Amino acid sequence: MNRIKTDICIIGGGSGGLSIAAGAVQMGAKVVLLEGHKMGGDCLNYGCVPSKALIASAKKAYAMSHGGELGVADAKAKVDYAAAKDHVANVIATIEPHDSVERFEGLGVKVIEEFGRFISKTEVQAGDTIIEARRFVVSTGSAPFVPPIPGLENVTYYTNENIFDLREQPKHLIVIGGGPIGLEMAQAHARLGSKVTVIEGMKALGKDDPELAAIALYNLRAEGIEIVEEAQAEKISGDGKTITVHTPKGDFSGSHLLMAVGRKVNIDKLDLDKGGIAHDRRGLKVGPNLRSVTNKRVYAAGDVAGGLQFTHVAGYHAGVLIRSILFGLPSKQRTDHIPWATYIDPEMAHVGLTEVDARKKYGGNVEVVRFNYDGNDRAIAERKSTGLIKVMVVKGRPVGASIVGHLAGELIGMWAMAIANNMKMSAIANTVLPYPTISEVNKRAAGAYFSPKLFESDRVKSIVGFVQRRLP
Ligand SMILES: Cc1cc2nc3c(=O)[nH]c(=O)nc-3n(C[C@H](O)[C@H](O)[C@H](O)COP(=O)(O)OP(=O)(O)OC[C@H]3O[C@@H](n4cnc5c(N)ncnc54)[C@H](O)[C@@H]3O)c2cc1C
Ligand SMILES: NC(=O)c1ccc[n+]([C@@H]2O[C@H](COP(=O)([O-])OP(=O)(O)OC[C@H]3O[C@@H](n4cnc5c(N)ncnc54)[C@H](O)[C@@H]3O)[C@@H](O)[C@H]2O)c1
Repeated sequence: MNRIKTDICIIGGGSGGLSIAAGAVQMGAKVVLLEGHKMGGDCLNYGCVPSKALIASAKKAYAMSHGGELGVADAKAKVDYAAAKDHVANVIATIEPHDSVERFEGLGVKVIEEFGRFISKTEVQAGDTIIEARRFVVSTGSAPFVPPIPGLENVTYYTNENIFDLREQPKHLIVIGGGPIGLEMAQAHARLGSKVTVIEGMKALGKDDPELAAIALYNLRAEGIEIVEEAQAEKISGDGKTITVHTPKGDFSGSHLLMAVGRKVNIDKLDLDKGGIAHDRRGLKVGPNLRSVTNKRVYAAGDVAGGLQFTHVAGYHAGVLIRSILFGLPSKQRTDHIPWATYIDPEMAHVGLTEVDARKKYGGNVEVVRFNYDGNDRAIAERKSTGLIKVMVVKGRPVGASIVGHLAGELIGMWAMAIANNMKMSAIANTVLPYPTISEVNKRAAGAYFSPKLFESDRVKSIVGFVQRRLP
């Protein structure tokens, strides 16, 4: 058995672990990184990257067959599903070197390609190496949760871990789960030519603002995607060719099945109890400083830290931990300024409080301002005028923003910046944006906050009247 002593041992080489490893080693810490499967984790191999690459193929196919309204004759896109998957693999391969063992070894990180497990409060074993570290970071991510639905074990089903390897185009894809994974994959497949049915036990896009979700779902349905809500999958049967999902709303049959009903954290291999590390089904039990509540040497980052599960959150955790582990400075995570986006078309994006939560928290002190995309000239020119932004404002400062519409994932950045830096609505309203851009939607929402105060105010009118009467 080999023994290594190090400053920091990071368990899991995905979005969170790699960001911490790269930062810590370049600032002078001795770092050991354990990765038992693929460097880059879920995001690179089975998540964000392949899903956005497949969505890009689907968008191209859709645009080709929907040029008519812009005076470009519709052409039926000839989709080669396997070639689209080649594109996905190529995109992963292009990004892969950035996350590779070679790059990290080059930076000075000791990478061990084994799963790690705690053998004591101060030691982790990975293969035939025992690592003793001053600090451990657990960043082991999450995996698809596959519920024990009777009959599921007798049919072939896909998850995000193998759908991107499928090369035969599904004739009819049944997706169980109407969250971001389910709907992004549903629309991508529908646009590439598969018939798609989404079966959702409660409300699709249930974590988003219901008014905005309704707009997104209307559009998905208008594209021909069947979305059945309040239809919990209770039983699954199959005859080798057809798979049938039985729900209280009826039976739905297709050729392929994708399970997208949520995530479970990767903690089974860690032997957390041997490390004296408290945990529950959401991950490690940590305080706002991301430190284990029971073993002070141990921190969590990313999906396994029990909060929002996004790559940019894992990256944000890395920054919080570097401040605390490397410099010994107090460092706490915030969650009120974390945005997210769902890359269906039109996109959905959100940051801060939803309208419902803002009203609950601030009651009558919250103002909700709205602006429709059909008032944005660029959106009209591009025929992308379906969309809505809502901004929740308290005492002149935004506390939340929700957007459905073209480029919502890009537009939310301005509100994320405003909330992160406690900026006022006037900062957005005072910003001059190039015309015509979709980002003017943000400025118009800020304008909607000030308009009634300027245009419907008797006081403003009387001041203007007074000044005008006296001007030469
Ligand atoms: C289909 C899909 C699409 C997504 N799209 C987006 C998106 O568009 N935007 C976004 O922000 N997020 C997206 N996400 C979420 C994002 O992928 C995750 O939030 C992110 O990868 C979490 O990073 P992490 O570091 O916590 O875990 P991961 O990136 O999953 O890394 C964990 C790593 O730990 C390794 N590991 C596990 N156990 C051990 C062990 N005991 N020892 C050693 N190594 C171990 C694993 O092999 C893995 O490589 C998507 C997820 C999915 C599934
Ligand atoms: N664009 C992005 O940033 C992005 C994209 C994909 C995934 N992600 C991350 O991955 C996480 C997981 O995504 P997800 O879509 O798997 O999970 P989710 O929890 O958001 O959605 C799963 C859905 O499945 C439904 N469901 C559960 N059991 C069911 C059953 N038996 N029958 C029918 N429906 C059932 C739930 O009601 C829920 O609406 C997201 O929360 C997000 O953190 C992010």
